[in-house]
Amino acid sequence: MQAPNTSVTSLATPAPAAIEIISLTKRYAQGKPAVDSINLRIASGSYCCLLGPSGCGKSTTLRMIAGHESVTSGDILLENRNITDLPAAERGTAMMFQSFALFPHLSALDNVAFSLKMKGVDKAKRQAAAKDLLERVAMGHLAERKPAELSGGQQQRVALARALITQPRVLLLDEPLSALDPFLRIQMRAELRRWQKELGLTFIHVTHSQEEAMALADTMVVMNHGLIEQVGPPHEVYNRPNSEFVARFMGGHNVIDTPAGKIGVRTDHMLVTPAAEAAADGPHNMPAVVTDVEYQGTYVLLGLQKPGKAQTASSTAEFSVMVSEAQFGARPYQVGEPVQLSWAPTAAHSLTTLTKAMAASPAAAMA
Ligand SMILES: Nc1ncnc2c1ncn2[C@@H]1O[C@H](COP(=O)(O)OP(=O)(O)OP(=O)(O)O)[C@@H](O)[C@H]1O
Repeated sequence: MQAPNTSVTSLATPAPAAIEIISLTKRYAQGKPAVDSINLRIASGSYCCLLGPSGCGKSTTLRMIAGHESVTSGDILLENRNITDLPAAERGTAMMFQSFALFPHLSALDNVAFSLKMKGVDKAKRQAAAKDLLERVAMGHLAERKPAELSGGQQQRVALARALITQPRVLLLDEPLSALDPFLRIQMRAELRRWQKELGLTFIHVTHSQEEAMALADTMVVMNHGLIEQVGPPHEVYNRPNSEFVARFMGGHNVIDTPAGKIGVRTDHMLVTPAAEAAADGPHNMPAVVTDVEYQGTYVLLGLQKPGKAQTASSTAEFSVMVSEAQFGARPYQVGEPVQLSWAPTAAHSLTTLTKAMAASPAAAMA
């Protein structure tokens, strides 16, 4: 079964939404809400990543979709059915947690069958269903093993089978890879992505890792301070961050103050020229001084500062430029060297500061 590779919906041709969030707010206490009147449509059969710094409200949003957290105001629809006030077990969602949260004393089979046991399904039926799911995730031959006798990857597959046994329409994943070592994390994220396509389900995955979200998502939702800053496919969010926050959070961009406002330019789209060969001052260039030179293998990362700014051991570079190893080999730069930074007008895009009114507009939620 192949999943439709639908990404973010457009205003002109709205795809059926697996999840639609309307003016959703969560207020734990007086003061600023943890989630502040957000709107979002997540296309059916897509892989959606909720991304943002610690405390931005992404886990609260996921828990409200799961029914593990009450809603202060607003609505959550699953395939046009209002699930806002339904108990977790009746929503059509299932949750996969950090480090998989398998019961250590139960076999893989009994872990997968557990929620059917809680529902009172008889033993033969629930074991047959669990066995069938374990076969689907290529774990049928290890059904009798306990979690401690399985590798991290095998545990992930058991956790996936356990989440799928209730036949959810939407699988919710809360930092599912963060407890794994970096090597396994990369393997497992590729596996998650394959399972999502194969099963044709909608996955909503919370992460604080830009790299993980870019690798997995059809649609990225970048959150900050309880608001949605940007929604879109990874290449769009990375190449056209619409706010200073997104540009800085995604990384790989310089934020430059110009008389016309702040602009973002990718670090690999900026040019560096020795000051002696610099063009006349213009709207698309500026003087700078090299403050760091870092060899990174295929490229060299130059750190730069505006001229005249004092440097200390703890100050960080204001701008970065990626220079290919070959270019740097042909013309190396030294710390302290005056240069000119420049960019093509087409490489620059203007950045805004998100206001609550902008974030609340449905257009923002549709990307
Ligand atoms: N049960 C709670 N009671 C009170 N405040 C809470 C509760 N859960 C979360 N918060 C607050 O709500 C805000 C959003 O928290 P949330 O856990 O959704 O953020 P997050 O983006 O998932 O962060 P992290 O990546 O650190 O898990 C934070 O300021 C947090 O302190």
